[in-house]
Amino acid sequence: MRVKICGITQPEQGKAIATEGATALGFICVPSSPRYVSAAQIRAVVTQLPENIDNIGVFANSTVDEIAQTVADSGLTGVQLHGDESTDFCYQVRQSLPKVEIIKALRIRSLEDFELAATYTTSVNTLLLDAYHPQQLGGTGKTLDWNMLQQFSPSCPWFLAGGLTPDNIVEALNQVQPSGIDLSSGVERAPGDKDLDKVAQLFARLRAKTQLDG
Ligand SMILES: O=C(O)c1ccccc1N[C@@H]1O[C@H](COP(=O)(O)O)[C@@H](O)[C@H]1O
Repeated sequence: MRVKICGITQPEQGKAIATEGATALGFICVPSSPRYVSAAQIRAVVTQLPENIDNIGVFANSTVDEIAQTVADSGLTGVQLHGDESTDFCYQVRQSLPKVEIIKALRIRSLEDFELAATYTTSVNTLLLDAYHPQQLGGTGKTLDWNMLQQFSPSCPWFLAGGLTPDNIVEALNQVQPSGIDLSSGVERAPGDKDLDKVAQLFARLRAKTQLDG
């Protein structure tokens, strides 16, 4: 299973989190976020990492040109579209960046949103489900209804996000089997400042669960 830790701002923390076992790091490219990092800051982290780590930039309602420029300047290997991007827009980003993983994040309120999610599967590589918040786009710490997610089975890989922590990750994974998980505020001391003890606790619990599951 892929494990993405999002909201990285500091090279040393990025390196330590990759060493713990993260398969992907996320960088917030949304200027209004307290976790925002510039392309130069992303590059400073990425150059410290092993090549097998996925480096995902999180954008919301940016233009194709802005996204492509940030990817070129930073060394990102993936793009997460976390705003109100249409299927056509996602397809344009995919055409413009054929070597980059395109992830569409959807903020889920009800079962009907699963139908909307299904319409994106031919325009992107991967889906990501986050919890809906009326004022904030992401990094809210709000969880999804995991029981409802048992009915979600898209035709492409998907990440479970939204309020995951070392304390609730086993309960979540006992109910749903995503291709990957994505954590941000659940493993930080303050926005953009990751708590390496919480990150270590997360990987310890994931390893214990894998051993139990066989
Ligand atoms: O983290 C942010 O500040 C952010 C800003 C704008 C869009 C997305 C953002 N974060 C994404 O939110 C989810 C879930 O975060 P959490 O675990 O509930 O704190 C995650 O995918 C982040 O990439």
